[in-house]
Amino acid sequence: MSYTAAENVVQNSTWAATNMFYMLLVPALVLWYAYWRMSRRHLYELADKLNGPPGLPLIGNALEFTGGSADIFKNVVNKSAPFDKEAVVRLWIGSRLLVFLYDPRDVEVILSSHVHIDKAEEYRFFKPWLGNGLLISTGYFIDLFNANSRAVVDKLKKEAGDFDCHDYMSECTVEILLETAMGVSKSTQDQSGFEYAMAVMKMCDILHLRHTKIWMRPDMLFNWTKHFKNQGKLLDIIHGLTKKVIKRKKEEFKNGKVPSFVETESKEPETTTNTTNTSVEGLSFGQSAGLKDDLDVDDTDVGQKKRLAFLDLLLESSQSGVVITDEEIKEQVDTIMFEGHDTTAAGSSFFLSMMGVHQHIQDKVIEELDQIFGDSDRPATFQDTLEMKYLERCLMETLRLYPPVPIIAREIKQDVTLPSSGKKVPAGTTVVVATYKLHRREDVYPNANKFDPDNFLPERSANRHYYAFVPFSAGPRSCVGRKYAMLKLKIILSTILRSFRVQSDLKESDFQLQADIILKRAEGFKVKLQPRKKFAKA
Ligand code: HEM
Repeated sequence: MSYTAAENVVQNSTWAATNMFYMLLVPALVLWYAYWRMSRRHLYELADKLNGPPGLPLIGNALEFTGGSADIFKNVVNKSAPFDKEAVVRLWIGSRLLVFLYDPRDVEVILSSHVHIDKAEEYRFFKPWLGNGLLISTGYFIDLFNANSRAVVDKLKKEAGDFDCHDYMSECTVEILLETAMGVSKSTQDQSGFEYAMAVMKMCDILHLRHTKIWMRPDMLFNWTKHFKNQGKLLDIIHGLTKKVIKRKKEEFKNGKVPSFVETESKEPETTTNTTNTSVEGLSFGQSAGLKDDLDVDDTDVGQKKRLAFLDLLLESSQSGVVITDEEIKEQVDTIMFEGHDTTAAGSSFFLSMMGVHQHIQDKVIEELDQIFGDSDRPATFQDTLEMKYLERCLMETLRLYPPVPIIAREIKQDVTLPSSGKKVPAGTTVVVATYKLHRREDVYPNANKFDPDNFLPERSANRHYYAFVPFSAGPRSCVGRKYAMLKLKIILSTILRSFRVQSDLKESDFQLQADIILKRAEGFKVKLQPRKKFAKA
């Protein structure tokens, strides 16, 4: 056989093999697809019984998530409107089934459950950042809240016109966390707090992109984008700070400097029983509204006792035999630094925005603060915070209309029957508790889009379904920082309003909302500050 003939035989057999490969591949793929569809038959059957906007083959409703963050938010809220009566909306993102719930009865089934406690698959994008961190416990530190609130007031004095108050709130909450949760004293902090806060904000943009853009979801594709490189740089800043904090604390431990119990209140404890107008409910996260929650037990010392900073507690545990690795400590620290700062920064910025827009409501808050503090410039005590009843109602109303965490997602492993309709949500679904929509239900809050702090008068709260107001989630995986957050917010916001009056050129209807994990104003939290008379004299 000639050389060319031999080559031809080789070529022919390669061609035949390739052909055979494709002839087998196609039926194999068809079979695999049929099997995959069959194995998901139950999911499709139940999903078909739920209502939702129509989608396209293969990509489902993924096109609803195109455009910028503010467009996506508006689009999702508008597109869900036709289903508001049932308050159950089905969406497909590719092959992933998402079911949004916003009937309090259905929300209760999910959030109160000890079974559906797994966070949704979408949370995996947090993994390179937070690992598997989950907060265990934390203390309350009134003196540090006061000192940091005064520091932010000093910084705010230089703002003459319109400015974005969120930057200040972010920096302040990071610094408070460094001191209270990590036990890093002010004198040893440097500029990294602000840098950290900004990096977190940009990191949330990337996570939001991955949640909403279907092609960004697989790591294989994401790792080729510029966002992956950017994520690496941001994580260097974020982890740089947490690693530095842990290293410094460990050295202190080695040198015998800790455990450093943080002095939280120099005065003798004032228990709730020796006050005239507070009760045990006063210790709930919504004390003046009479809201009770599962953190209410055994906590009569809130804000009073000497506590170990969270990180000191972890390090001390690791030294006294509790098995916790360095990596786990880092993950816990990263988690609390994120969960503890961005949420309160958004909550306080929305509150200041509300004060700017609703001047007559701000008048009442200021009147209450003047009654509590008179002309005095003294720091706020825990007892003062219990008397800030109207301010607290405004804060709750802010968290109702603008919940910093606008959705909560759970991966459900078993079918769930919805009490509202008797319909079933199939196992394998990502159930999304749509807090933003739940909090704006007309049947629960009359005139639901109106900012009305009286929604949290005790008599109104008493008759409301407990799961109709869940800014901190509820049940076994709810926010462990809620009391810390409420106390911190009351002290920061009261300190600011004792010094300034807030104004706003924009109305609430002008706000462009976006939900990059945390709810924000896309145009920035623009407000103006006017020094109050008392402050101008000082
Ligand atoms: C206004 C302020 C805050 C709001 C609105 C808020 C809201 C929430 C919500 C809704 C969740 C549940 C999230 C989910 O299941 O996906 C949560 C969880 C959590 N929060 Fe907060 N939070 C706030 C402040 C804080 C603070 C100050 C800390 C810590 C100091 C904190 C620590 C945590 C932690 C560690 C979790 C995770 C719990 C778990 O995974 O089981 N939060 N928060």
